[in-house]
Amino acid sequence: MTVLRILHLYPAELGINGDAGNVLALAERARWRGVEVDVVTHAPGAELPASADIVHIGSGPLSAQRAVHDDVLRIAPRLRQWRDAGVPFVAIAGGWQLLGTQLETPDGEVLAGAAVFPSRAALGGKRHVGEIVVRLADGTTIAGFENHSARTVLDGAEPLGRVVRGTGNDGSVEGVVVGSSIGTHLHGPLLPMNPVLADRLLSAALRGELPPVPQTERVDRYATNARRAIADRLGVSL
Ligand SMILES: NC(=O)CC[C@H](N)C(=O)O
Repeated sequence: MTVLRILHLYPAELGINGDAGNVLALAERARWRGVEVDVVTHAPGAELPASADIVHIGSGPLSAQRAVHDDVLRIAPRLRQWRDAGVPFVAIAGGWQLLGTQLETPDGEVLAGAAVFPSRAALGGKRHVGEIVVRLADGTTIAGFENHSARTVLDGAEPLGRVVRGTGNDGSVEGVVVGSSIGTHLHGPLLPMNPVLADRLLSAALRGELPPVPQTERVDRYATNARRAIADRLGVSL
């Protein structure tokens, strides 16, 4: 690959929680490693690019989810093809719900999802708003902010991690991992605050480890301090 193409789905509709910062983090961290980056946005009704190396979708309220829902179903076969070819996805909250298999609204209406992730979400009941700390299977601890009313069920997939503080999918686990792809409720935004995940996605897309460089070391110190501040407020250690 000569240019890393990051596809940002529906940035105008989905991104109320600062999730565009995820795309910035991916792009800058790749550029700092000498990789040329092309960020392509997709809006409802537009043609998708011929290829993508990473796909990002952000979060939003049900009204925004409804605004892009038809288009999500239209592009779903291409998204699944990319997933099957190993393209990493990073899908946040409402965007993740649209890329799951189904989304039930608080009125009981069931919206089909793009089925990129084997997950189902039901909205309604209590809204979960607050900081969250999650421990990944390898012991890495990530932190962020959740703002959703979903209960989320995984159909045979692994969660991203276990909830240390917060709610996540169901009070016990948070997110989903399928190959190199991640679905999660975490804002922060996720990737500037948890650069380990940004570099995992980039390594999968670029098919190689990415060593730290001075620029990543500098911003990673800020990220560590931000995660520590959350952990301190929640009374847990990182
Ligand atoms: N943060 C979000 O994207 C919210 C998604 C969805 N509207 C919910 O409440 O669960």
